[in-house]
Amino acid sequence: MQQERCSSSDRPLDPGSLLECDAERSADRLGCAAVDFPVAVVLPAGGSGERMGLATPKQFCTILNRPLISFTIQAFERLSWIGTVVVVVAKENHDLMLNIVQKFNHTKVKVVHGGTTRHRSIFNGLQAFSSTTDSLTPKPKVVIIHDAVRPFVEEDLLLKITLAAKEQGASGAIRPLVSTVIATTSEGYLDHSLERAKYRASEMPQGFLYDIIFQAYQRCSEFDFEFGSECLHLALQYCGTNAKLIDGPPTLWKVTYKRDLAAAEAIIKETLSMSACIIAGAEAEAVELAKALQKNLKMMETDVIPCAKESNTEYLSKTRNFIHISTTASNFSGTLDMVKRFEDIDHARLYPVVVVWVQLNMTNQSVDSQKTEELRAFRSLASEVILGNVLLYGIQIDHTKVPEQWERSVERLAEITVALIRDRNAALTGQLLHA
Ligand SMILES: Nc1ccn([C@@H]2O[C@H](COP(=O)(O)OP(=O)(O)OP(=O)(O)O)[C@@H](O)[C@H]2O)c(=O)n1
Ligand SMILES: O=P(O)(O)OC[C@@H](O)[C@@H](O)[C@@H](O)CO
Repeated sequence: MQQERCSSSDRPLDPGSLLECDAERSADRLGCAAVDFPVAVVLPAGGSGERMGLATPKQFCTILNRPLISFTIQAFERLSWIGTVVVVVAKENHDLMLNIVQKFNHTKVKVVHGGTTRHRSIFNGLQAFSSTTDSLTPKPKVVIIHDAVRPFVEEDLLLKITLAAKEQGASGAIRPLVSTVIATTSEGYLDHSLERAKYRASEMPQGFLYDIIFQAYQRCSEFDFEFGSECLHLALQYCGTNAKLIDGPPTLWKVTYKRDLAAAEAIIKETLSMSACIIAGAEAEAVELAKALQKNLKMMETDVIPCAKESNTEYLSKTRNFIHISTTASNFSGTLDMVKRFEDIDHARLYPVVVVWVQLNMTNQSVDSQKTEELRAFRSLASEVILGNVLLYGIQIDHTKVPEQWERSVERLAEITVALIRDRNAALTGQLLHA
């Protein structure tokens, strides 16, 4: 029974941002042509995440063993028309942030210290840019300000925000209100409600001509610094610059509560599970099973490639899910070779790679009695490669010439495979499940 997939609008429109690897960086087709001026980013990440209710500030909470902030940074770093990404963190998180930069190879990041409020942190971030030409962090023409806890931001929206900021001086993403806004009396009663259709939620990213937003922060009051939450307001109030508002997709939401983190994890897993590559061994039965499995994996975009093409890296940038089919005649050496390749090209640095070894049992006996040593070796390999962020699972399927039995076994194989790919649960690695 196929689980209902979340609607496409609930998921980043461009899964490529989650699938590309450095070697196969997808061409940021839009931005390169349209942006002929320096663009930089400030990511305020200096908060404590009180509403999340966890000891770890939410920007450092992990999804698939990776801090939330790293996903947001990557959404900007992957675009060649974007320059420095200034990340503003609390002083006590400086080293933690540097470790994240190093572990996930974030190449455009400059880390600066935040302040006691979001506005103070943003201003500290803006001050990291220097007007001197020889500075390592040159002043940009346009600066994008984006909460570090909003991991899903698409290239086309960033481009619209950037070009609008260049033309208008300021721009900001908006979303329809979900709840009606009301004003209350001091006694806690309804004073009046706002006509919801006339209002929008102010989201991020926001874009500004650097000089305008820097000047606005230089002019704003202590009250603004202490209690303000809207950069667009500062540009209007202190520089007379009226922001161009741009409708954004539903994925713009800010991770604030635990439910938001769970939703972000679900969307990332859903996006990573959209495709798979099936590698069939040389044997005819393995090729037959690969094609039958592909028919059952209807909810995924799948490629079936022969063993010989394993060295071909073209499929590595398309997916992070690999199903390697071998018969009992051959062991899992082919799977081992593939896993070693992932390590060589650092394919699993940003997202865990799933490898499902499908063992097609052509004998009439249970594999367990025959191949205990091989199963022990498989478990040992799984515990080794998980250190490189590769999740190795095993599924055994017994071959049969009885069509109904074979069809049911292949359906079960597909169901188990989808569950393993979608959940990416480390606890099941090294196990040989049975379809
Ligand atoms: N002094 C602060 C406060 C907030 N932020 C950042 O501003 C963004 C949006 O703020 P918010 O969601 O309010 O984060 P927190 O202040 O951490 O959350 P809470 O209000 O629940 O404590 C976050 O990336 C947060 O890290 C910041 O850089 N400096
Ligand atoms: O108020 P918080 O600090 O929770 O979050 C900041 C948000 O207000 C801000 O990101 C948008 O409203 C756009 O300004």
